[in-house]
Amino acid sequence: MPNFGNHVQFDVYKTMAHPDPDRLPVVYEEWESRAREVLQDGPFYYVAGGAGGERTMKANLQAFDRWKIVPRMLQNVEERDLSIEILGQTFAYPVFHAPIGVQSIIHPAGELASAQACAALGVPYIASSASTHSMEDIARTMGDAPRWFQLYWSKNPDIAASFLQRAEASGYSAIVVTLDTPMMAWREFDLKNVYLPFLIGEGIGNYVTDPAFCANLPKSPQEDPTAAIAYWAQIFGNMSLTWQDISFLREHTKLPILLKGILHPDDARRALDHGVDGIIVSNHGGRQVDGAIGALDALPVICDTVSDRIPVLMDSGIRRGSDLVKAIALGAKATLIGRPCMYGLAVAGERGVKTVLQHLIADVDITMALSGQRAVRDLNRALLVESK
Ligand SMILES: Cc1cc2nc3c(=O)[nH]c(=O)nc-3n(C[C@H](O)[C@H](O)[C@H](O)COP(=O)(O)O)c2cc1C
Ligand SMILES: O=C(O)C(=O)c1ccccc1
Repeated sequence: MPNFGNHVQFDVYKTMAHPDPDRLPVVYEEWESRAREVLQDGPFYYVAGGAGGERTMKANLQAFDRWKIVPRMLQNVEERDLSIEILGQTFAYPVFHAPIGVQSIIHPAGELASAQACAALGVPYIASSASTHSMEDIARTMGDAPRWFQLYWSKNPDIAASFLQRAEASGYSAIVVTLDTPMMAWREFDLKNVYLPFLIGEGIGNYVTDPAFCANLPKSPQEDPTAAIAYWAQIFGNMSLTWQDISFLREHTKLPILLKGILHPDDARRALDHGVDGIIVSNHGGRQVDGAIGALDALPVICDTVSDRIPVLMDSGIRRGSDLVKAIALGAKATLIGRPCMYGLAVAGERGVKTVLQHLIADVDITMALSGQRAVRDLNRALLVESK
């Protein structure tokens, strides 16, 4: 869609004639403060908070601030192309909805609302293993819109294998394996609020519908939800995994496999050695290791190491169009958006997520145009300087 940005700007200014009483925020910080107003402490801090003293959350934002765009002039940017190709799949924009679990704590329609917003825009939705709605229900609501599945690799291999098989059967076209969360981090707000959604049975929709999970319960999850939750807590993560285990994934799915949570170039090299199809540079939005390197800081050296043999995606800290342009210019093929979508969901459900994503894409398009860049796939480091 050419000139997506101008189009969205025009739509906004059109409302000058007929002010819209339900108008949604444009300013990122306002989405967050509106979400704060509608959510209770527990859910709000679960989403907005990070690990420990939130120093990695801050590092994510600071890393973006250190890189500056150096716009180029007279480049004929009348037509722009934001499309990308990853693993033989073409997408209209370099934007994915990050895998986010337990969305029922944010909005009753949860993942179904987010997935529908993505389907309407052609933004691929990455469904979390820890969704409240099952992956099949999410798939059904999306029709044939693009979607990937994120695997939390359960300690029970039958459950992991079953998730992979179900994802393939319900039309997900790649598997994102999240490696940085074999257990929940030290999250001070959640401990202070004594709030963990799973312990009240939220976010286990894929498990209670899984035959391999249910086979280990004395009664059905409906009859004995407490036993289901207790078993979930036992098998959710697997602290004993090693690189040798990657072959298990290959044996159980034909879909492309991407590893999420890579921050070290040696781990990127190992991912290549083990034949995975892509990696996602991420520190989980600063929610796992407090003091970990900012995700954008980790990106350039990892892209140098991988040198285009497999696609590198990134997330953690993208808030505005220029952040996304910087990540792509530093070598990411595409980016994942986390909290901004969740604030949209809190404020206005499906419409909120759709508006957040539309605004972000419009901002990317306009930032590209004004920087003299025609195509996302041609962005490179020459567009940026690093300021110390
Ligand atoms: C509330 C919440 C739940 C999340 N759940 C998952 C999850 O289930 N699986 C996963 O791989 N990542 C999960 N993440 C991490 C996101 O996929 C993503 O890495 C992170 O949000 C990106 O950073 P950002 O929020 O700064 O955009 C979650 C993040 C949040 C905020
Ligand atoms: O909260 C998270 O960051 C997260 O990744 C997660 C982990 C387990 C279940 C749901 C979400």
